[in-house]
Amino acid sequence: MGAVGEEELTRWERDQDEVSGITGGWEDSIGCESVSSGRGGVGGVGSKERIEVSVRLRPLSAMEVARNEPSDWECINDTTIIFRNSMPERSMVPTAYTFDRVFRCDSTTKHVYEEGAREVALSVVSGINGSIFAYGQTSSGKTYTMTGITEYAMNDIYDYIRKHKERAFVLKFAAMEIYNEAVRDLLRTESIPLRVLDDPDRGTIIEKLTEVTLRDWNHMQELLSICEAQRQIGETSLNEMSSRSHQILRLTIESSAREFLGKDNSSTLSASVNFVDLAGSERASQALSAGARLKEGCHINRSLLTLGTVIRKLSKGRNGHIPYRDSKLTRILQPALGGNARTAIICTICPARSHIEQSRNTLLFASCAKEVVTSAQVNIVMSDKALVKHLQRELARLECELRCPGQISSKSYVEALLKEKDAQIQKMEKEIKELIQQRDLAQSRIEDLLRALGDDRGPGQWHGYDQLRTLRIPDGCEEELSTCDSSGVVDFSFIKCSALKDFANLNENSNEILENSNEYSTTSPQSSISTRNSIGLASKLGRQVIPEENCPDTEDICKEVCCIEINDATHQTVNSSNVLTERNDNLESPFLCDNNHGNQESVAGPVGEMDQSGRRAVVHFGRECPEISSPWSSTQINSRGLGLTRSRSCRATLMDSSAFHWFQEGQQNVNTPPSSFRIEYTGRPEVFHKGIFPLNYGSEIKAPVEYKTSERTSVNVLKAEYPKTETEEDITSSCTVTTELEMAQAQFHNHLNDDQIAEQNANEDISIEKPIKDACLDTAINTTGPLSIWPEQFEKQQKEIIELWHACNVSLAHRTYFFLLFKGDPRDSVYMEVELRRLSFLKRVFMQGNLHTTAAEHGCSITLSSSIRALRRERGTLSRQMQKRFSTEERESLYHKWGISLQSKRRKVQLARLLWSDTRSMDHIRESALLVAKLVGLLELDQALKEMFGLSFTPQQLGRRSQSWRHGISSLM
Ligand SMILES: Nc1ncnc2c1ncn2[C@@H]1O[C@H](COP(=O)(O)OP(=O)(O)OP(=O)(O)O)[C@@H](O)[C@H]1O
Repeated sequence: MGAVGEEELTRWERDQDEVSGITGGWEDSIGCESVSSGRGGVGGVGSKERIEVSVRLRPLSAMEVARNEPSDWECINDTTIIFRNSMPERSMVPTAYTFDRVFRCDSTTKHVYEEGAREVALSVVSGINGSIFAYGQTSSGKTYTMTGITEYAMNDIYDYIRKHKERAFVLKFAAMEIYNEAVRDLLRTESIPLRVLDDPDRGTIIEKLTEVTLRDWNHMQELLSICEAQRQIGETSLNEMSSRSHQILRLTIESSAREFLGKDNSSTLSASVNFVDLAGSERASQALSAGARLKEGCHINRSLLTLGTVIRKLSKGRNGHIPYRDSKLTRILQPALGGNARTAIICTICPARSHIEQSRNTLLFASCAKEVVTSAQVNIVMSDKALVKHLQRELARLECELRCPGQISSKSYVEALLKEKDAQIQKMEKEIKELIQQRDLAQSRIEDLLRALGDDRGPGQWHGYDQLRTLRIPDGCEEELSTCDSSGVVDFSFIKCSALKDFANLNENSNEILENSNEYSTTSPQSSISTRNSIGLASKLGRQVIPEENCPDTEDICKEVCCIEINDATHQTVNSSNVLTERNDNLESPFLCDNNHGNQESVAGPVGEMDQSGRRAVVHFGRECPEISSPWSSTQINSRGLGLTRSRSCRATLMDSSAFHWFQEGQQNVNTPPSSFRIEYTGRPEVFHKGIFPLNYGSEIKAPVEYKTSERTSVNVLKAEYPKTETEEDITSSCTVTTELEMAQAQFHNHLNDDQIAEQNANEDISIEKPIKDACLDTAINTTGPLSIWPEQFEKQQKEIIELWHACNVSLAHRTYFFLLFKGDPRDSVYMEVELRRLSFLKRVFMQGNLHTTAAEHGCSITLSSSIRALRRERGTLSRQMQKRFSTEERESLYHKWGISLQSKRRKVQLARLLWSDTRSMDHIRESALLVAKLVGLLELDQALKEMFGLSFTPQQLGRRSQSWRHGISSLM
C-alpha cells in the first residue's frame, strides 16, 4: 500500500482512455440490453446525453431531531425539491429545484439505485463506461448511498453475467483513494479478501487486491463477499476517513464482442464503471482547520473546487479550457465528467436548517451538473485483425468524405460507395454497348468483304493488267485491233469480260442494252458496248487530260482504266469500218465524241459535232475504270488517236479523291471513292459544255458523214484527219496505253455479234440532223426497259447501290447527293446504271488492290484502307459540323432520335458513325441522307446536279456552261 505517484496516476488515466477504446461506426450493430431504455441509447461518436442528476434528502438524524432542527426541504414530487421558506431573509433565494429525480428522506437506497444509478451502472456490461458520484456535505449520506449503490450494482452486474454464460467476462477491480491530492491504490495488498488496517492519522482503511480477474463462478462469489465486506466496513469504520478523501471503486468488465459484432469477430468490449464517494463538499469552503487538517482541507478544497469549476464550465458548453488536470480528482474522472461515459450524480443533502447553506450549494452544484453533457460510446478493444479491417474501412470512409464532403456517417458512406459503383457499372455497360456496335460494324464489313471476294472470284475475274492481257480475244480481233491502232480509229476503252457480264446482268434491260449496243455499232461493233454507261459518265463528268507530271502512275492505272483518250494525231485516218461512235435518233449520243476546240481537255460531244470540228472523237467508258466508281471519273477516247490518254478526272480520282470540299478545303486525302467532287469537277464542266453546248441538237452541226440509222440507231463513221495539236501530243505522250484499247476491242468482240451489227447497220440509217433532244429523252427511258417495271427495278438498283456504297466506303455526301437526287424518275435510269457499274467495278478494284498492291505503291491508287480512312475523316468532319449546324436542343433531339444517350460521351461522333450504317433499313438511309444534307448545307437539290453522277441527256441542261461543277456543289453548301 502506498501513495500513487504521478506515474501511477497517469496509468489510471491511460487505463481510462483505453477503456474509452476505439470506437466509431459500431454502435448501430450493438444492442445494449440493459441500458438501452429510457436514456436515448448510446452513441458511437458521442451519443450526447446529460449527466443524470438526482438529489437524495436524508432524514433528520437523531441528533438533529434532538436539537429540534426543522426540516426546510421537501420533495414535492419525483423531480422537484423545494425549500420551505420560513425565514423572511431567505425570500430572495430560489426555493424550488428540479432534477432528474429527487428522493425523499424515506426513500430507500435501493430505490435510489434503481431510479438514479442502475442504468448507468449496468452500461458497463454493454461496453459503455459509467460513473456514479455522490456529492454532498459531510454526513449528508454520500457513503451511505454509494455503499448501497455499489452493492446493488455489483449484484446486478453479476446477475447479468450469470444470465449470460455464453459470453466470456473478465472483471477487474480497482479501488483508489485520493487524499491530500495523493492517489492511493486501495487494493494493492497481498491479502485477500481484504484487511482493515489502522491508520493513526486517518483511521481504518481498506486494503484489497489490486486487481481481480473473474476466473470462475466461485471467484465471483469471492468478490461478492469482498464487496459485502466493504459494505460492512463502510458502515462501520470508513466513514471517518471517507469524509476527508475521495474514494473511487472501479470495476472494469471485458467481454467478447461476438454477440454484438458477429460470430467471427475477435474484438472485445471493455468498459468501466466508477463508484465515486467524494469528500464532504463543505470542505471546499471551510478554512477552519490548522496543521495537518489545514493541509487536508486545502487539498480537498483543491479537488472539489476544481470539480466545481469543471462542472460549471462543462455546464456552459465545451468552449474554452476545461481544467481537468488541475486536480487529481478531475484528472481521473475526466471521462466521467465530460467524455466517454454515462454519469449519474447523486447529491445528498441534509434537511436540517443548520445545513441550509451547504444544502443550497449542493443544489447549485447539482443544477450545474445536470447541464453537463457527456458522450458515451461503446468501447471496443479490437484485435489486430479487426483493427486492420476497421482501419481499412475507416480509411475508405475518410477518403469518401474527402470526395464527398458532408457525408460522414457510415450509411452515407455506403450510399456514396454504391452510387459510385453504380456509375461505374453504367459506364461499363455503355462501353460494352459501344464495343458491341463496333464489333457488329466490323463483322458487317467483313461480311461485305467476304461477299465481295466471293462475287469477284469467279472465272471471269480479272487480276490486273496482266490478266487482262490474257483475256481471250476472239478470232480476228487481233487483226482488227491492229487495224484500229494503225488506222487511228478511235474506238473505246477495254471492257473486261466480267464487267461485260455484269453489265449484261445489270437488270432486265441488259439484253436490250446489248442489243441496242449491237445496233449502234457500225463497222466496229465493239464500240457499241461501251456506249451506255461510258457515254453518260464521260459526258457528265469532268475530263481533263492529265499532265504527265501529275500522272506518275499512268501505266499501272491505265491498264485498268477505261478513261482513254485516243489521240487522233497519231492516226490521221479513221476507217469507217473502225468507227467507234454511233448514234441514233433515240440516243443523244451513245458514243460521245468530244470536240476539242484547241483545248487539251477532252470534250464530250455528239459525233456530228466532233466530226465537224475535225478534231477527235472521244468515247468515255464508265464501267471499267477504277474512278468510275465516283462521279468524277471519266473516260475519254480520242477518236483520232491511238494513244490512250487518261483523263484528268481519272487521275485525279486515283491520286487525290479528297473528301468533301465543303469541309476539307485544301486537304489532300486519299480518296473515299466518290468524294472527289472538288478535284473532279474543277474545270470539267467547261470542257463539258464546250463539247456539248455548241451542238444545239443538229441545228448547227451536221454530221460529216451519213449515218446509217433506223428509228433508234445510227452509225457514225468518223474520218479523222485532224491536225494534231500540241496539246494532243502531250496528251498522247503522257498517258498512252494502247494495250487497253486492244484489250477493250478484243473483249468487245466477245460480246458482239458482227452479224447483228451488220444487220443493224443495214437496216437503220438515220440522219444526224434529227433533233437530239428527242433522241436523248427517249433513250434515257428506253434503255431501262418498260416503264411498267421501272419502279421495281429502281428499288432493286437503289438497294444494290446502297450496299455497294457501304462496301466501297463511299463518301456519305456522295451517297446523300445521289440518294436525294434520284428518286425513281425513269429518266434517271442511266444514272442508276452508271452508278451501279462504277461501284461494282470499284468493289472489284478494292479487292484487287488488296491482293495486288502495285497501284498503291505508286501512291495514287484507291485502296480499301484509304477509302476507310477517308470515310472516317468524313464522319469526323460531319460530327464537327453538327456543332455548327445545330443548336444544343436540336442536337439533343437528334441524339434521342438516333438512340444515343445524352449522358454518353462523344455523342456527335457516335451519331456520325451511325449515319448510313444500316443499309437494310430504308428509313435509316433516308434519315441519314437528310441529316447529311443538312450538315453539308445541301438544302435543295437541283436537277442539274445529276450531271455529277453521270450523263444527262436532257438538252436544256447543257446550257449551264458557265456553271462549274465546283461552283455547282459549292452553291449547295
Ligand atoms: N438516507 C439515509 N437514511 C438513514 N440514515 C442515513 C441516510 N443517509 C445517511 N444516513 C446516516 O447518516 C450518517 C452519515 O451518513 P454518511 O456517512 O453516509 O455521510 P457522508 O456524506 O458520507 O459523510 P462524510 O462526507 O463524512 O463521509 C450515517 O450514520 C448514515 O447512516
